[in-house]
Amino acid sequence: MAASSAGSDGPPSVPQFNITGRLGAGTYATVYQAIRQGGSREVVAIKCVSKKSLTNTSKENLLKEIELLKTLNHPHIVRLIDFVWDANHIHLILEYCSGRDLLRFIKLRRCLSESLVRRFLQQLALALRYLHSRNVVHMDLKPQNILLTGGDSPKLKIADFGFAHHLKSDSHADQVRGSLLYMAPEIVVDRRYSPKCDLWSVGIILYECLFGRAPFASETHEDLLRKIASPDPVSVPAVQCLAGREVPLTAASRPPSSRDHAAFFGHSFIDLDHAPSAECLEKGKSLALRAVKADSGGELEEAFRLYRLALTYLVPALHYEDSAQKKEQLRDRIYEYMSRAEYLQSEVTQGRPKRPPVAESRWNRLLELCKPDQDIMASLKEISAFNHKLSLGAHEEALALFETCCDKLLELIRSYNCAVM
Ligand SMILES: Nc1ncnc2c1ncn2[C@@H]1O[C@H](COP(=O)(O)OP(=O)(O)OP(=O)(O)O)[C@@H](O)[C@H]1O
Repeated sequence: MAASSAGSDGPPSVPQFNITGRLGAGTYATVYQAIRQGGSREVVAIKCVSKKSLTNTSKENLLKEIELLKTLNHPHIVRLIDFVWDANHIHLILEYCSGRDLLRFIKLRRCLSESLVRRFLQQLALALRYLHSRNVVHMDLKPQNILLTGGDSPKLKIADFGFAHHLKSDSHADQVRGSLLYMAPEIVVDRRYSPKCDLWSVGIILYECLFGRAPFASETHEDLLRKIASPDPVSVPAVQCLAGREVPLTAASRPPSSRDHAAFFGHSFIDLDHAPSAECLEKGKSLALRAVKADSGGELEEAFRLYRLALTYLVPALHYEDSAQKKEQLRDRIYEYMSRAEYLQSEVTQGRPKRPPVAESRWNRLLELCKPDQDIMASLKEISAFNHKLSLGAHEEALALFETCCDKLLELIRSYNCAVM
């Protein structure tokens, strides 16, 4: 940390950074984009808080945000890189998230596909599990405080820990914090806080992702308060085939005692074990290594089982990789293991040796291998449609199609694993 200098108005002057634009302003801060001077050219967000605008309470909140962010290190939480100050301002130098916030993301799309919601929910759940294990409660989770990285496969990052603080597991704060639309009823009614508050907010955010509006969205403040305080359970539209429908009910259950972290983290829709993450990639790689070893040792049945299992981790791990080159390498590996598993399947299940067909290209070879399975063929055809849309420049549609196909293929791989195990 270091001292900086700034004028009273306009962009600040922060040592080692060039301000390149204004990202926006919140209740007590203005946020700028900046580039680190020198070789790295790292892009950051600088949150500038005027000391004058701080009451004692907000000063305390900001100090908590700084102290807390400094200790947190998680791929789905905005990283605090450093902080500097001058006579008039405190500047938080934060990891830059180029995809803006989740509220804007939802509004632009009206609502999100179930496969995307599942991926976002997995990321939120990973961050929440991390916070929960460190006894940290955010207390102001809302789509505006969830930022996104850029690119075709954006990742969520929880931001704005201005209201968060460490809670002893059974203690309750006595001050109303957070935003009403996403606030747990026990806070509004009894001003009671606990780690269960964040779970409620996640349930409401999930609802908004799936249906395009928060369940208690109201015309007037009174109406909103009435809905929050009502004893009725949150009603989730009974949309057919919506597997994620149950999760808002688990998370946003009215009595805090029935809101259970273990049930939430263990929910089959969230499927945290297969959430795109460093661990998921590592698990997939280590299973694939074991599969190759079993394969070369002639243990075909075991190799088949391990390839299948490895794929259930490697396919979602594709979403975790940021580097295009590593993604491509991983995709090649996945095709390779899929082909080998298909070949072994015929060996294991039919007991007759069969050489994999030779096709002109990798794609043709894959189609050839998948021919006997109508479901896989249907998904692969959709992937061809994805390529077509991509060539027409319909990127959003192409991405949605690709995600759906990956999810379907993953389901199929899982069902094969169940059938084999
Ligand atoms: N790390 C970041 N990367 C990119 N944009 C950011 C970052 N942090 C904040 N922003 C953007 O800057 C703007 C202001 O953020 P800030 O956190 O000060 O306020 P807020 O969360 O919108 O409002 P409030 O603090 O009143 O709840 C928002 O549009 C936000 O998306």
